[in-house]
Amino acid sequence: METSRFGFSFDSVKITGVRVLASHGVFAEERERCVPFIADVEALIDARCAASGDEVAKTVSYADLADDAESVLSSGAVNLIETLAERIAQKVLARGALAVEVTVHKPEAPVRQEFADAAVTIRRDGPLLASGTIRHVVIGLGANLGDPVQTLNWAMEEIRRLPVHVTGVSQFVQTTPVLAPGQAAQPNYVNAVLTLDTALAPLELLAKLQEIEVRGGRVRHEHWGARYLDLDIETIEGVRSDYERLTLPHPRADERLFVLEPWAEIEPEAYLAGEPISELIDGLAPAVAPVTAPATGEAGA
Ligand SMILES: Nc1ncnc2c1ncn2[C@@H]1O[C@H](COP(=O)(O)OP(=O)(O)OP(=O)(O)O)[C@@H](O)[C@H]1O
Ligand SMILES: Nc1nc2c(c(=O)[nH]1)N=C(CO)CN2
Repeated sequence: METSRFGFSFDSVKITGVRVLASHGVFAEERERCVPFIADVEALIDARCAASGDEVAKTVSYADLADDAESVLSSGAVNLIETLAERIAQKVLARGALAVEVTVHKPEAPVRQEFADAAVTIRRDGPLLASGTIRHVVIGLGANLGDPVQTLNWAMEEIRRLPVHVTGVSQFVQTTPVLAPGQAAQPNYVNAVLTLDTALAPLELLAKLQEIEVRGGRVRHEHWGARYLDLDIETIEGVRSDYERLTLPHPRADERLFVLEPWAEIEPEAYLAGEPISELIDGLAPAVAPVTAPATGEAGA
């Protein structure tokens, strides 16, 4: 699979030759006897994330692929091997695979000629790789080095050049840095939120935003370190993800006034993971350093 457009290459885990005797088939006589059905299943994953912590929970186990293939092949008879392949693919995607390829073989298919195998192969993308559906996206922008107002204006222009339709831009606000315990003081941030609609696949949008961050001077050295530009995807409509490279909604969006307040300015009725953002803001206000002042030079909608 062509994955360079996502800024990193994917890995895969696979199991081949999972064999079950069953009676799937279009013809009535096929329902009266069992023949072998064999599945090969390959799941696209990010092995780096799993390998760095040596954690099976961060990958898809080949044993799970075998279970999914076996359970579909051995349950109620269906007409088509396409149906079997589709059902296996959907089970594997539900385990968090980025994409999946499934081949179902039926080497004893009712074919008059001498033949070696009959098979169907399908490929299906999971939600992070699926493009073509227009989704609403909320992006948080921040900067506290250089000329943050100029950088955020520049970044918004760069975002507008992507295949996206920008639907809203908040005021720029100056905010007190939210720091990790013990972290050295930093200059104030300028934050803003931009909303857009796009048919880009979520991981493709992330790659394009990271490329803008790099061109905007972003260097990753310290967790929550001062930065020339930070672009976070806060939510993508209809997509939830635990994947380390793109967690959705952003795991800290619900506790960040510097995200929620500018967002509420342009979409006061919005929800984040089922919660009205207005209520999240009310819950946070006493505990979190407030937005301090509007920053000049806001982009405007
Ligand atoms: N929703 C998301 N938006 C942007 N990046 C994300 C998201 N989920 C996971 N990431 C990953 O987070 C990694 C670290 O991002 P970054 O360096 O911007 O973190 P940070 O700004 O220091 O902290 P924070 O994520 O709390 O804002 C990136 O490599 C990116 O792949
Ligand atoms: N006020 C404010 N504080 C932060 C911000 C930010 O954008 N604004 N970003 C951080 C890491 O992304 C950490 N702390």
